[in-house]
Amino acid sequence: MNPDICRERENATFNTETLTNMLDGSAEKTRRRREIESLVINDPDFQHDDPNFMSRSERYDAAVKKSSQMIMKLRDYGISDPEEIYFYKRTARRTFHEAFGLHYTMFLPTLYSQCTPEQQKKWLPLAENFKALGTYAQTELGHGTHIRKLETTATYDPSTQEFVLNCPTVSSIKWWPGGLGKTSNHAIVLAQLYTLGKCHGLHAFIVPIRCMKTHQPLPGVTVGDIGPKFGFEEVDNGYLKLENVRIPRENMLMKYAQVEPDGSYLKPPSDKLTYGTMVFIRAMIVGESARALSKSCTIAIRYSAVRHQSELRPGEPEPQILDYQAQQYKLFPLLAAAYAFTFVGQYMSDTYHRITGHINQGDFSQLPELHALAAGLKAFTTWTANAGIEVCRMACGGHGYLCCSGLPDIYVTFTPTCTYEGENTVMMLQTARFLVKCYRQAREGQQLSGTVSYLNEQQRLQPQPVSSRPTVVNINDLASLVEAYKLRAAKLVEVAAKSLQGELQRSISQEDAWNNSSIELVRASDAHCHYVVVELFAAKLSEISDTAVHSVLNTLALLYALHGITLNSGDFLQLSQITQRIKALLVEIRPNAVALVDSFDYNDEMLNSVLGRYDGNVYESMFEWAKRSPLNRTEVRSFIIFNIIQKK
Ligand SMILES: CCCCCCCCCCCCCCCCCCCCC/C=C/C(=O)SCCNC(=O)CCNC(=O)[C@H](O)C(C)(C)COP(=O)(O)OP(=O)(O)OC[C@H]1O[C@@H](n2cnc3c(N)ncnc32)[C@H](O)[C@@H]1OP(=O)(O)O
Ligand SMILES: Cc1cc2nc3c(=O)[nH]c(=O)nc-3n(C[C@H](O)[C@H](O)[C@H](O)COP(=O)(O)OP(=O)(O)OC[C@H]3O[C@@H](n4cnc5c(N)ncnc54)[C@H](O)[C@@H]3O)c2cc1C
Repeated sequence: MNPDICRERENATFNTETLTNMLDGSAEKTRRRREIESLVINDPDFQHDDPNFMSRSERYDAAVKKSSQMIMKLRDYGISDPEEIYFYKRTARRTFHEAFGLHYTMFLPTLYSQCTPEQQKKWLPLAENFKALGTYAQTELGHGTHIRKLETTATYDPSTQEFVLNCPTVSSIKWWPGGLGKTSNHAIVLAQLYTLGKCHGLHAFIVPIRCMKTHQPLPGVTVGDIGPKFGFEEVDNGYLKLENVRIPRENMLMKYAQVEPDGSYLKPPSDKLTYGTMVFIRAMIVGESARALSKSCTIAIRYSAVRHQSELRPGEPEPQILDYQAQQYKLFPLLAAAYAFTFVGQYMSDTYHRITGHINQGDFSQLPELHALAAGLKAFTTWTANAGIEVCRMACGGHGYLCCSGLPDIYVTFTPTCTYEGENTVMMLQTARFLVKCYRQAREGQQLSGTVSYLNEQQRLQPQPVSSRPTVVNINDLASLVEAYKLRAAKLVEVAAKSLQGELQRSISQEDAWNNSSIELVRASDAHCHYVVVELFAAKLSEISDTAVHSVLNTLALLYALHGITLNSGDFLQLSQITQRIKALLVEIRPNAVALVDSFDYNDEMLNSVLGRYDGNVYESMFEWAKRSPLNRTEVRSFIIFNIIQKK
């Protein structure tokens, strides 16, 4: 064990196990999570070749093999709880991405949430037993965001009681779905429903695409892989063209909207229920932001504790790079964000399950808030985490650029979360739509509840507009900081609403007014989400009884809140005081930095990083890893070089 990292752990002011238990929910939950993780880590079937030294095809083949083994093993171990399946897969995913990822994350959840009981009876056994292997095919070459303009059609034929599916143009070819190219034999296809000559908009259909016996594409189906990408090399994101593909009427997902045998159409209670799976994944991605950022911080902070470089004082030994204030300023606010997002991720998951419980009982009143919250927090947390992973990589200097640091893979795997499941700017604009609506309701005297209840206060404080009120903050008091964020959110929502109003007064259309105000609208959503994160971090502190853990998390919460103020300084006051306070907080966090990342409890196998190793023995491991590069298999790799040298 590296002596620097041992000393860091000895100097910590709190018990890492207590904090890990709190993050997991209880000591028992930590025990069970670790037990599941060890099933993968100690399994010889999961000791595979490093994918960095494999070709794309080899990686795909290995991923399919591992994914199939996982299914068998989960069955053998009797693991069926979705959270436990997730722990198992998360551990197995450490060095390869799953071939059946979309089956778990979108195909199955869509069947669970949008099938009638009769449909569930037919499809769930097939899907849960992996006979029907599925994906979620919504995006087309021409449209990803504006899904109302998707062109794939499903036209009902009452004479045979079938839907006929077509992708009539090049731009209507389905493009991107994970696992579509080579792996899936079914797809949930989002298509414009036509019945009795009328279009009823987007609906979801279960479409068999490959024969369940031979795995050959079915008649009318053209399907394949879209080629290499920025990351996710193992995954066969695919294309799909459907030409007169007929499916039975019962293959339309009919929990909400229905087509009767004679072709008559029964409307759903809300036409946005078709979009439910996207809301689910957006809600789950918030927790994924926390995990990607906490992993990156673990690597960068542990490495910064063992890396020595330059001089602080002439003649003295080189310090650990973690002792540089600039290094702390890069990493500790990200560490604080990783904790904040962990709590926000838990909140988002709980909120999703609570509100979908109400939706299942027929109460749709909270759907707009759920959509706005999931869209906004997905965008807010993925943007921060995405930028933060790159900061962590650069904080490791040159070694951070090596694949064996683990950071490049975390980055290329995480960065598409800013695009998929709703491009982030578009998601922020959806949240803004909700905020502006709430602002207007509050102005009309309606009492708002939930995360937007702060907009009620603007009504109470009228006639003085929020934007002219001064922000006075006690920078040592979290409650005061929450108030400052609340006021900033109220101010920026008001600015956005007024911009819209101003544009409309110039008698331009609603749509143009919206486009001309989009900078203010995105800023309003960003401020709202930032407020929600600070508020939830503060609320979490009140649940913590262990004094030492409370104290260290309070320091992190203060740093998160104050650093956010400096990043958005135009919206707040008292800047120089805040900077001084931030410097003091960095010093306070320094002795606990390694213990704080240890508490995330990533073991070496999951972290898969030579720089973030628990024992700190980074250089020996880097050398061992380099020796395994295929380019090192022979001393002279290219005789072209040899010939050039000879000629000279
Ligand atoms: C064996 C047992 C197994 C157990 C299994 C367990 C499984 C556990 C799984 C755990 C998973 C956790 C891990 C997570 C990891 C994540 C990895 C996932 C990999 C994903 C790969 C990627 C997939 C994709 O990308 S799929 C495609 C996604 N596409 C999009 O997101 C498109 C984005 N566009 C849109 O959403 C819309 O078009 C939008 C919102 C931009 C505009 O829609 P519109 O119809 O044009 O609407 P508009 O006129 O603007 O607004 C109308 C109105 O409706 C409101 N609205 C819009 N959307 C919604 C919604 N979704 N819900 C509710 N309301 C909505 C909108 O706000 C407007 O409201 P008003 O203002 O009131 O009019
Ligand atoms: C790795 C990966 C996996 C994916 N997996 C799947 C999958 O399994 N299934 C599936 O169906 N899809 C999948 N997708 C597709 C993904 O959902 C879309 O790429 C995503 O929804 C964004 O749509 P787009 O590509 O059309 O971007 P565009 O909408 O074309 O975005 C381009 C730019 O235009 C801007 N823009 C667009 N509309 C507006 C607006 N209204 N206001 C302001 N700015 C706007 C955006 O902000 C962005 O800057 C995947 C994508 C990736 C990268």
